[in-house]
Amino acid sequence: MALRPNTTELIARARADLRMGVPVVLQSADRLALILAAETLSAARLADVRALGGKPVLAVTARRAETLKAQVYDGDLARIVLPKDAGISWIQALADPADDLRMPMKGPFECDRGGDVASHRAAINLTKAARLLPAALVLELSDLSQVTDLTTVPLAEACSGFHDTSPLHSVISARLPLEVSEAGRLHVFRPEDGAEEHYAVEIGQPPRDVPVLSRLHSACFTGDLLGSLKCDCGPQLRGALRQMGEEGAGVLLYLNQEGRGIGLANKMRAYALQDQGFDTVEANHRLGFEDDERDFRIGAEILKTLGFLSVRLMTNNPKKVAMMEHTGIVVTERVPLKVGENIHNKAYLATKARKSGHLL
Ligand SMILES: Nc1nc2c(ncn2[C@@H]2O[C@H](COP(=O)(O)OP(=O)(O)OP(=O)(O)O)[C@@H](O)[C@H]2O)c(=O)[nH]1
Ligand SMILES: [Zn+2]
Repeated sequence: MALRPNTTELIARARADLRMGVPVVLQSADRLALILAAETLSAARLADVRALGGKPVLAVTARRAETLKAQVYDGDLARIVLPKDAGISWIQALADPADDLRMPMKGPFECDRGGDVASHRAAINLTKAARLLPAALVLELSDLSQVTDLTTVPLAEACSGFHDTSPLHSVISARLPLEVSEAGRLHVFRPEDGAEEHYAVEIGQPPRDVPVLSRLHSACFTGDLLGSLKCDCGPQLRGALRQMGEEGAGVLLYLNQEGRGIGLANKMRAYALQDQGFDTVEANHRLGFEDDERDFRIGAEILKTLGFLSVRLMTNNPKKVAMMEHTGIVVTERVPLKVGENIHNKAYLATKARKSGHLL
């Protein structure tokens, strides 16, 4: 039918619905599943789900299951069966580690085993893409007439790692004189899937046929804007731009992947856990995330769109270098960017070096 949304657009709708607490349907040839994000679940919607009958389960990542001591039978996720009397506070306490230390023993849990987990995996992927806690209520449906007017997404597409690989389109670029260089220019890129835009700051007019001084910077509202001392992002951002200004040429990609791709709300949840004594990696795991949920391919794609094929990359993160080379951008040099260490972020930087392979 003309004007009908395609799968990418349906997935964008699904993300928005989940953020609002609206259920979404995942559909394949032989299955139907209703999903809701645990974080935005309301008591009224939970009652509606219960009224449909069947056996709702809470899908959580294996990382979260490890903290909950829930049995993981499905590799990267666990399916916790909802007890008959479980309300939203029970569900949210499973999804959110804020009170784990106060109430350590939430189980024992009955976990599903065997059968198909594609809808559960897709549900978790969608909650991550919506920058919510990675936990979802999943109910198998017998037919679509049980629910009406819900966004319905083909399961196969919702399953694949879709959220950070959508094609990016250049929207506009304009001159932007900066403190570090009057010859600044800002380019805006927009992904087809309605997710967040990313930016490139070009300093001077770097020739396209020699390696360009370049930085892939992930958004950090707290560090970049507020001057937070918990990380080194602000000094790295300004240090990279300064060096580009001094050399007269460079390109800084500002990627909207706040909190290593988990979003600001989840990063603040991680900070609250860090105040309970967990380090940056443990905090991500307790929330149910991997240490780093970013997809750096976006950066490589923007560089290629701008015509760059080789870079002198300003980073201490060897994974950024490896990813660049993997996507065909030559890294002729890694330029260390060691600025902004202080008493508040010393342990954070040491953890990144010890656990995430950052170079000191
Ligand atoms: N989840 C989480 N994210 C954090 C924390 N501290 C900082 N961040 C985020 O981490 C990202 C830092 O990214 P970058 O500085 O680009 O990357 P990096 O991996 O440290 O590598 P280089 O700086 O290039 O050496 C930003 O998105 C921050 O918001 C934290 O404790 N937890
Ligand atoms: Zn930061």
